Amino acid sequence: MKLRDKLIIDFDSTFVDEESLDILAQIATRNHPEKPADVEKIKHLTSLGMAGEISFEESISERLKCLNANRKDLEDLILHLINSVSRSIEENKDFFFRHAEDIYIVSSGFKEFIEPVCKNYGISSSHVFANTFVYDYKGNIVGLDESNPLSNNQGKVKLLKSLKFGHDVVVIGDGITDYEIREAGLARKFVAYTENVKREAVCEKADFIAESWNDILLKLKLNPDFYQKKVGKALLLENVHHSAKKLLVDAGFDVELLKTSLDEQELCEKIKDVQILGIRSKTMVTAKVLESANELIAIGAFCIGTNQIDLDYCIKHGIAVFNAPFSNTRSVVELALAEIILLMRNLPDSMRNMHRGVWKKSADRSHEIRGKKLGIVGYGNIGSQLSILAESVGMDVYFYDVEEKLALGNATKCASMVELLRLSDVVSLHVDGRATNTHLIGEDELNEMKDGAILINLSRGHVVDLNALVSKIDEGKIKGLGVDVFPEEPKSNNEHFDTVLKEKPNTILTSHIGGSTIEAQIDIAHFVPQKLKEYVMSGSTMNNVTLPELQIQPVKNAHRLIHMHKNKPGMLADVNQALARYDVNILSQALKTNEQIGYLIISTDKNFTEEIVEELKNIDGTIRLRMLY
Ligand SMILES: NC(=O)c1ccc[n+]([C@@H]2O[C@H](COP(=O)([O-])OP(=O)(O)OC[C@H]3O[C@@H](n4cnc5c(N)ncnc54)[C@H](O)[C@@H]3O)[C@@H](O)[C@H]2O)c1
Ligand SMILES: O=C(O)CC[C@@H](O)C(=O)O
Repeated sequence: MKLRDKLIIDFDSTFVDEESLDILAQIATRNHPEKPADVEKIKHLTSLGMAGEISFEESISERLKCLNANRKDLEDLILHLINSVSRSIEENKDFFFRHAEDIYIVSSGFKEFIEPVCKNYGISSSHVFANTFVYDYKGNIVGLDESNPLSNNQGKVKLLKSLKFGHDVVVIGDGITDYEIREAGLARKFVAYTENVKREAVCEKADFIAESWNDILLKLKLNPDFYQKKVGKALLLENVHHSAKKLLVDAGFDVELLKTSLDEQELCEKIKDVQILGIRSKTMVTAKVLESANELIAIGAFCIGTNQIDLDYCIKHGIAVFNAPFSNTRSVVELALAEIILLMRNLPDSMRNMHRGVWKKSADRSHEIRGKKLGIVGYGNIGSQLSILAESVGMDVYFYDVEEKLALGNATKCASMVELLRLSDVVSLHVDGRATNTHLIGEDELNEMKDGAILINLSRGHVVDLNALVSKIDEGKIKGLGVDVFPEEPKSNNEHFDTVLKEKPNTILTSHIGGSTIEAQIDIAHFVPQKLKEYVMSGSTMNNVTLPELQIQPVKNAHRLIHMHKNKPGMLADVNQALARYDVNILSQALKTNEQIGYLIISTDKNFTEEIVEELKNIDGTIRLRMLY
């Protein structure tokens, strides 16, 4: 689909997040230390030029003089730049591929490194306008091709005049030379792009400021009609970080954000026309809820655990479930480590005494953690990180996992959980919330623990039998306890909370806040919406927990459809025969299966008519069909 405008995009600090010549100077210095570039001077000249404080010609010729780079250094630069594409541009790669014919890179930088980077976004070399270097016989960069209009002051203006694009042009960049195109009347808008650098002098002249590519899509209404048609309602519960809402709104979703969780009945009502549901650990997404969800295509768990969702139902009905497997792990590990120290020193009781006016200076029941044995049950993302941190403060680490795991650092693998329970001074639970882990730690397991041991559970509430635990605390068997997760948790901060562990000695009780740090929540609020957006827009299932994982490159000038089916013989043949009957040519096709489902992404040269869609839907074994564009 064609865009109304031609998009003229600057390269340095816009398409990529840095200034290429600054990086080239650093690379050249590293590669030829005997002839260092004056990196600081180059950076200074770049800023002066970008802000319009010196002319472009002066800025570029002075920078090239200090560069001391060679043709060979460009290879390192290209590798660096490929990994430095602005985050929101990378996230919208699909957009670039689909609209490459209306996208031009116009830069005062150099074709030698811009073309290889932009090629990965579907932008061909005929759409890249930039300078070229001049080299001496040894390959040293000694100047630039001065016959290129972009090597002069007002170079971008001269180039645009020669291209004769007319007035339907939007210029996007971070520098004054980008604005010059608009000033010369060769563009209808200038957008100051501030994702990487904000120059006040440039922003003042802009028609609007875009903090990211999503802002551009939104403000220029560039979202092609598939954004408007296919993207519907998103319901976010449990007070997920507000930046998640912004990301989804920018992607075109109509977002409702609620502070609390909803119970089954409330959710059944609310979810009817929702396409994307976002939850944390409290909302139970049962089969009954899912049956009411007529439009639901994906669920985002803004946390690690997905045991609150009926995953079997989602698999059978082709609903993608995404979570954030890493974002809050460090936060949980830090809390676990803090609790180990506090509980070893008997600090919960000391602190309570002080608040009550009781001064008790004593070393009684107070120990260092150095040299103590920490037993970690569940050596996954959290358990294994705790292993490293605990060891670095002098603990002896032991672990047990049902899966084969590599022992990190000097940790020792235990052959059974009982072995671990018998030897540990502190036992920290980090297993996942699968149903079979219910009461993993009950009376028998507690009996196996050392007398006076400490138990920490930051995993899931049902993992420990709390009644058995209370008896063992009362008997004096367990001398310290840290619990963050409970079998029953309130669904909002307004509800009362009660537990049998209340007022027990040397006990830290927290309200399921192991992963609740600002850092973790911001990271989750970016990670999960991004996955949801990619799934909705491009069909990518990477990092989801229900469907086979598949991601394919966008294809230019194509139509794309996803066919989810039961994993049984002959499905692919049936789909292809159906398409052949309608004379549809397949441009690319990718299939990934898991035990139950086949996930097929098809790109074709023809639009999918209602008849084709109907025929594909009627193929026996089809679970769900989703047309992307
Ligand atoms: N308190 C919080 O706020 C908070 C925050 C994040 C995660 N969590 C919870 O922490 C737990 C661990 O998270 P993670 O990201 O490390 O998960 P993970 O999936 O990476 O690791 C879990 C590990 O436990 C192992 N395991 C499962 N059952 C076991 C058993 N019976 N015995 C021994 N090993 C077993 C698995 O093989 C896996 O290696 C999860 O339950 C998660 O929901 C809690
Ligand atoms: O933040 C939450 O609600 C859950 C945190 C944690 O239990 C998780 O699964 O990531």
